[in-house]
Amino acid sequence: MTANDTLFRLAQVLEMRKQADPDKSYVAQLHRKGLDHILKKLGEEAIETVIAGKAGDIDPLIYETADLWFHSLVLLSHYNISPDAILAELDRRFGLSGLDEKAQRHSSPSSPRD
Ligand SMILES: N=c1c2ncn([C@@H]3O[C@H](COP(=O)(O)OP(=O)(O)OP(=O)(O)O)[C@@H](O)[C@H]3O)c2ncn1[C@@H]1O[C@H](COP(=O)(O)O)[C@@H](O)[C@H]1O
Repeated sequence: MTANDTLFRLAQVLEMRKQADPDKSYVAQLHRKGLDHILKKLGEEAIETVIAGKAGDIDPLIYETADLWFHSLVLLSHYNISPDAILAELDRRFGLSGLDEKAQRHSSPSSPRD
């Protein structure tokens, strides 16, 4: 199974969980608690990933990054954004150096990354 397959399978489950019983689904609980709670969890997972990255322990870093990706997908799902949109944006950037992209951004009108 490719990374794309996994993301899409998970995104399909997340979509279905929007209608699920919060007593039986963690994802449904997140949606019931609302956007601010989803954002809080995402922030926590980002911090835990940073801590694992600093410690340099590989297994915790993998575990926390999975939590971070998962909660990112829940946020995208909240806004009905498919992982397709993110993968398309990464594909668009593929082969474009971050330094070249930054130089283009500073010589053109405002962009989302300003
Ligand atoms: N990939 C995940 C996944 N990764 C992490 N988590 C949950 O995310 C939470 C992470 O929060 P924390 O680390 O803060 O743990 P916690 O202390 O228990 O959480 P809080 O009490 O602070 O809310 C845990 O409850 C994990 O179980 C996930 N929950 C669900 N999934 C996927 O989503 C699907 C749907 O899940 P349900 O909606 O629960 O059926 C599952 O089949 C999985 O494929």
